[in-house]
Amino acid sequence: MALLTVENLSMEFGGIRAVDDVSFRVGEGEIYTIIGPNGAGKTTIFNMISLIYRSSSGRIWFDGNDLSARKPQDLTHLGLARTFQNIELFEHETVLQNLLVGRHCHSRTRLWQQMLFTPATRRAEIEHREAVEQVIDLLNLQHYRDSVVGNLPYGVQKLIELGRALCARPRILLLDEPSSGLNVEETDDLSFWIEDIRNLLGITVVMIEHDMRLVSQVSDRVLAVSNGRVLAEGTAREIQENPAVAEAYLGTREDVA
Ligand SMILES: Nc1ncnc2c1ncn2[C@@H]1O[C@H](COP(=O)(O)OP(=O)(O)OP(=O)(O)O)[C@@H](O)[C@H]1O
Repeated sequence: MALLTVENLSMEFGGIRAVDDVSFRVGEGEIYTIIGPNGAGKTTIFNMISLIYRSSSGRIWFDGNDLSARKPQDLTHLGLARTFQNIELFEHETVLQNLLVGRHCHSRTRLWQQMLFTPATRRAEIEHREAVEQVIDLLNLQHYRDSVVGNLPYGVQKLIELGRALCARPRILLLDEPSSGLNVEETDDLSFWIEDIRNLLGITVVMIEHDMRLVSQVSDRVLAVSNGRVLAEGTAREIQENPAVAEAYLGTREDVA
């Protein structure tokens, strides 16, 4: 059974169809990538999956749950986390503090327990620290642990945003253009992190990405969209060789090759 099922999803803004009857399924443990020219509707699809936008029509199922009946704040509990195209971190706080924010959804102790620092609070605190340390080790962030985020290079900040999403221990991770703003070397490193996230942590990854080298390196399957509609689905190679996909990119500054 698919972990994520998107069925006939559409979204209109002022009478314009940004997403038009899009369907796809992502299996547990897959790395699934959505590509398409600027304005194709990719981020709108992510915004509907993460319930930032309510779809005009269609259904989204995550692990057997119909997301139309859920609120955005339920998603982390269900096991869905995402990153954004633009970094959204607390830039005046340290890396450690930002990563601990990613554990917020797992805080089960009540205020009075926290104030009295009861054994339950202590256990929860240890659990949060362990989860954060695991992410720090995985992404090699030891060196930056106590650094203020705003002072760090962009590439490291992108990694911290990824780390914060991982701290929630999701089952599925949505990455919106993870390589944007990264140089070639950082993008190569990113491909290893994404594979580690799937292979070592068992997290399913759905990403929007423009860098076809990264897409080819990590994706099990690729969905190509243009003008809100699905053009093709297949392996990265099949998609790159698809004439309709090549045509959609013609006349744009982007290149699918
Ligand atoms: N909140 C909104 N209100 C009105 N129109 C919107 C809104 N969000 C997106 N759109 C429009 O929907 C279309 C799809 O936008 P979307 O951001 O999903 O594309 P995208 O494929 O993610 O593009 P990019 O690669 O440039 O990020 C665009 O024409 C965009 O202007």
